[in-house]
Amino acid sequence: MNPDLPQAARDQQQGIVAPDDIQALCESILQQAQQVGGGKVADYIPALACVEPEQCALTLATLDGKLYQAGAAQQAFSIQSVSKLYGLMLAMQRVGDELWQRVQMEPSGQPFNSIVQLEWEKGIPRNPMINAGAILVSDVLVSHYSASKNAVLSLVRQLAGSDDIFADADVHQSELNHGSRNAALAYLMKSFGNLHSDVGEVLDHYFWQCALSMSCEQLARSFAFLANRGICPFSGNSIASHRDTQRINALLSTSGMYDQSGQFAFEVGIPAKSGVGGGIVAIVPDFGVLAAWSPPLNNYGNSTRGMYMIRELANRLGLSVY
Ligand SMILES: NC(=O)CC[C@H](N)C(=O)O
Repeated sequence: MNPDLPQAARDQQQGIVAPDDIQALCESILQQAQQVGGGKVADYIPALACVEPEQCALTLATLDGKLYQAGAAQQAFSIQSVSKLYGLMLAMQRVGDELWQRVQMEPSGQPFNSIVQLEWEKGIPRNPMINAGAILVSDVLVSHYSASKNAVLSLVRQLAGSDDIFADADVHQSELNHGSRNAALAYLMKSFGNLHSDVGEVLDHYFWQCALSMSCEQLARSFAFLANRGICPFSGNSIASHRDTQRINALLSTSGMYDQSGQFAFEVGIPAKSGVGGGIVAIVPDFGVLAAWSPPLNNYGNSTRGMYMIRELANRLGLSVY
């Protein structure tokens, strides 16, 4: 028995937690989450405002190929900032350590779309998990790929093992029409010389990747390599180096839940990324991936019920990495 494995993985191997128990746990947590009130669906992107707020889903994909699901786990939704992870992976592969001269790896302690810090810090975003950082990463992709959207889409489809993944054209257009704050972030970075490509093209890429629609099941499968030292456990393909997966998980731990990352680390203790579509993915190294979805958001832009579900499942299974 490997003492480094998370408690849940050890329990699973020893037969202490039966698969049926985990399935029942997921279902009961989803039911409890449905009683949790509060939160508001993101409406600053008009196309997201009309999403049915009561939809709810929870998935746990373990590295041994088991899938535990509850609620609308196969229903696609707007992944929004969860897409920042795919963009980051591609950019890290493409430009290597050079990337960290243009974006930092520090928590921002500010809202995900904050602009003030970016001016103080001369157009260098605090991390790639906030909007400014992801727009910078989009600039890297647009500058280095002749078809940057195709590069992201084929990566996402390969990782999720599904060709049935698209960007939602209405959400994409809606953000293009109402993206003044993101445009301000991009122009500010351009004014400091930290954005190289055409701002319009960069924003178009950024909004497009935010508009990708995926289900909890697809999200959980697609990030399994992050829990498996860079190797996709389903195909055996090497997706990223072990060092890069450690770095991405570190960024998720410190910045993935924006200015609520500290609280999330304190209460849950696993690397995670959220998006304003109401999705959250959480990585448990050497065990698996949790994905939750519920549209209403708290004041930080994190899904209220999604956080509840991930916290409960992680605590009940003893998944904290600390
Ligand atoms: N936190 C998020 O999911 C933000 C993404 C959203 N597309 C935006 O730029 O505002």
